Amino acid sequence: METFQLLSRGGVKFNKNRFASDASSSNDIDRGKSRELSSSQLPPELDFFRYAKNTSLPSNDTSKRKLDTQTQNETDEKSIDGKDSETFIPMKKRRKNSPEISGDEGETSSDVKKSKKQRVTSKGNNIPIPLESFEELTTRYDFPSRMLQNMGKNGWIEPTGIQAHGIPMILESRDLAAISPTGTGKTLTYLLPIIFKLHAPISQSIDHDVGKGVRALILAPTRELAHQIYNESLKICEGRKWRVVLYSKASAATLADKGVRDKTDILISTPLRLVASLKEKKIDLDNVRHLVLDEADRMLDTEFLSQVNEIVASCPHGSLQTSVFSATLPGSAEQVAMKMLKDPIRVIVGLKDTPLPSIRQSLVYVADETSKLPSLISYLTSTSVPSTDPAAPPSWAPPILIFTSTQSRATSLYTNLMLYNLPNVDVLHASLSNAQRMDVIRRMREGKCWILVCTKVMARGMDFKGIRGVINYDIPNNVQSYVHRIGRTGRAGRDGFAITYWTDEDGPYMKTLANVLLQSGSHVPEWMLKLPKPSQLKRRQMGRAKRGDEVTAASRIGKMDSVKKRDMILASKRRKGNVAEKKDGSCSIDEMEWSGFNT
Ligand SMILES: Nc1ncnc2c1ncn2[C@@H]1O[C@H](COP(=O)(O)OP(=O)(O)OP(=O)(O)O)[C@@H](O)[C@H]1O
Repeated sequence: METFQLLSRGGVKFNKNRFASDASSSNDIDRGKSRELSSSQLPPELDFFRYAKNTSLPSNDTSKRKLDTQTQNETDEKSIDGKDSETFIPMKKRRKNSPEISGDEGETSSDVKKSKKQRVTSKGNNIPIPLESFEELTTRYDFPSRMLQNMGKNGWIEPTGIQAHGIPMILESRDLAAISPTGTGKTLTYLLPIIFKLHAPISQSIDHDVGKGVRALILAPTRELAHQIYNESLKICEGRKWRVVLYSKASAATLADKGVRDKTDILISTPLRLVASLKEKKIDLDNVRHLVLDEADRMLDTEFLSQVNEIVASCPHGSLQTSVFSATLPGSAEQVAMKMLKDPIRVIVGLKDTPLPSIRQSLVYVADETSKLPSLISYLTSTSVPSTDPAAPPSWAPPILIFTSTQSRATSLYTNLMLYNLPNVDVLHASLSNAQRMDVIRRMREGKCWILVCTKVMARGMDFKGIRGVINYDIPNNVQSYVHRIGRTGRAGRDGFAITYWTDEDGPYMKTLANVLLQSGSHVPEWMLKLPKPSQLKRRQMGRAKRGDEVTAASRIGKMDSVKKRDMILASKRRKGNVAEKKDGSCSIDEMEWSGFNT
């Protein structure tokens, strides 16, 4: 009822006062001032950031959540207490004699001291001893103090689970398949040891066998993610003249010059652009000694596999060390990955293909397509106290991401949210120009975007620390996609929420999602768990229900009023020459100046 009232008014009012504090606290998060909470509030085995003492911990009521007691028992049985750091045993000796790792072969569930708390399963031969602290990088591996300083400057004080285990593996030149939940620091897990192993920028190396040309290659599925990895690498490299190149049209042209190419240390690219250059012989990868596939399951799916194979085949160096990283790695992708790796170690942090328990997940039934938009608008504009039902969504706070299944639906939803006067809304999908995409990312990082409507281009890897929540306007195509989408929130030890709208047509897949919620400690209504399990064939159709190209405008009268109002505002803005035309014909306005927001 409330929804219809809202919509028939021709737009909703946004409670600026209500969100003023949220906006400022969201900015605070970005500035690292987020609330400090005691780690005791989080069940220890779910505390992926237990090491990162200086980051805030989830404030969610995770303690109430279901714990995977079976997992806990398994961990307790398999984990072996580590040694005190005082009784340091040199690395090689430790590996042979250390009581910490049971056996050199087969599956060992090994953990560092104190980390009985966290399930980490490593499988492979001669598994290196995990780190207990980043200081061990100096004592065990002779890391330069500059690198440790750079880490400290960025607040990376203690290793996360995947870092404690994965960094020594790469440092000890092992091929690696690493699976660790979203937002647990996988990027640093490969960047840090690779940069260390490169020893010095190629332009300054005298004594080392450095060869000529790119020595480390990192592949990521999207430009945005490649850019983000590039930025992370600059943080580690600060203070030395490393040449790290983000492969783009412009840098590809520059690197076509062999003189420039020979002085490049690290290349970060999407597969498509690199393959194009390989074909034109504008780049060679003969000197690559470290290859990383980030978001490995995506990189090894049908869309990218042939390109990735071509790239791997173009890296012939005898001591090539390869690692694959992802938060999810289904069996089929894992098989492909394992074939690429030599004597690999497979390390899994937490439960495979499971979201972080610090993300409070809700599945919201909305009957049909036409009810989705009113439900969303009602949710985003509601000022009422949230339901006490633990399975119900909490009230929201910006910034949030809203995922749709297609670009046209993203654009249409964005337009609708604008029409309903929601402030600081933006849209991002793959058809926008590079500059437009970068502009949205910048606005997001600066806290100027409160609601970002997006497609899967934003689902993987993107790290905006302060994202409070994710809304799946359209359900994703599979569990992995669900895990990655909602993993944009609850990062680096923070909490978050995730809401998934589902219609009658989505019904057959809800049992699958309900199980994911249950596994990761979110509340699921009893009846949902009793739903029939979809067949494998059915599961492949998940998220593919026929939907309109546009999200349905729920109230024609309301919409007409809003359109009129929007046009008046835009006309006024245009007169002031203050409007930037966007590719899709809509306009990007500084919404804080938008009179609709101030009503
Ligand atoms: N040891 C650490 N202590 C504190 N923060 C850290 C640490 N390591 C990484 N981070 C921060 O955690 C955030 C998430 O890291 P990152 O993007 O590498 O996660 P991820 O595991 O790759 O996630 P995804 O699976 O979504 O790609 C980043 O902002 C990063 O700076």
